[in-house]
Amino acid sequence: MPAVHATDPTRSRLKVTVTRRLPEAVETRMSELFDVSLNADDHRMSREELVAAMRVSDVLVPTITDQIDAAMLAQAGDKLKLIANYGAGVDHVDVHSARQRGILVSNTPGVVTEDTADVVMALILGVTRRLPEGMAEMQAGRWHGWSPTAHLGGRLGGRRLGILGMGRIGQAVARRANVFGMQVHYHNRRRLRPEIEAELQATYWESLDQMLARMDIVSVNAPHTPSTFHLLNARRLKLMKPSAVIINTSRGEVIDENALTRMLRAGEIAGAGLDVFEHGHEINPRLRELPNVVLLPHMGSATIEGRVEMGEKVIINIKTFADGHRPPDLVVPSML
Ligand SMILES: O=CC(=O)O
Repeated sequence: MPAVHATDPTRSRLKVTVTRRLPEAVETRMSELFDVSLNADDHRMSREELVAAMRVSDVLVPTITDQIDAAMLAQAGDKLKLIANYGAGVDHVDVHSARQRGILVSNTPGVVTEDTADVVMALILGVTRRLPEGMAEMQAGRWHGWSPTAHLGGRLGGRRLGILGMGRIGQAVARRANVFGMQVHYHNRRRLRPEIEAELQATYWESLDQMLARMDIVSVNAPHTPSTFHLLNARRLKLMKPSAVIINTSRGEVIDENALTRMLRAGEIAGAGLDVFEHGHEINPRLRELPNVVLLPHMGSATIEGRVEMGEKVIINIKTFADGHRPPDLVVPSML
């Protein structure tokens, strides 16, 4: 080996593999700091590629499109020390198995909060004010002028919004809903502190079932964990008013998508605004045919600012770890 390598500062740099293209500024900074391997053509890495990457890396930076399960972690060897996820949700990573193998997992909370809450409001307005129908009419040149009885939706002011999952994003939704004059209700594993509840003008429901039965709009803002999988199953969806609308910007798995689709078709739920789906981008085709549904391609955190901030969080987690400290956004199994 040439002698120069002995003093090459890059030799001590962490080997970091990034599984998808990230904003350019993030990739550039990572290349300055780490011995980084980037995914130039942004292809979705296969299981085999991910395992091979884990075997040669100190740090893997995956995204929601990479499933990292126990069997893959078992083949990862012992070089991998940190999975620094680019994204807040880590339900695609087997955090328990990683923990057992001494591999840390971190995420990027906080920076997706406001952008995701904005998309909740966009979906609420999209469904209740029938915005996609109006757009489709304009694009098709079918609009023949204002009419007193056309395009009528429902007023948001005074409507009851039930927020399922009152973490950072749920609270950001509550703040927006207050500005729109909605009545804010919520269900959460833990009740908020009284002063926060008062600030958000939010009414707590210990019983999810009882809350569901009374809401005009329900927004899912709980993460996908074993205890929230199909939390909104057929039985609970049936509790909702037939005039109610359901919004999901969290994870598709929290709702039984087939049951929801059946009920939307049957008019047992009035509408839905969905940014996430139970099987990733494989959407129940029936959902696409429904006029009372607004579908988005998982755009909740899709702002330039947010995606750069997510990258900065990943870098801070890796750097802090490299300096011998606990990554600030460590995810531990007890949080899930
Ligand atoms: O869905 C996006 C995220 O988990 O950050």
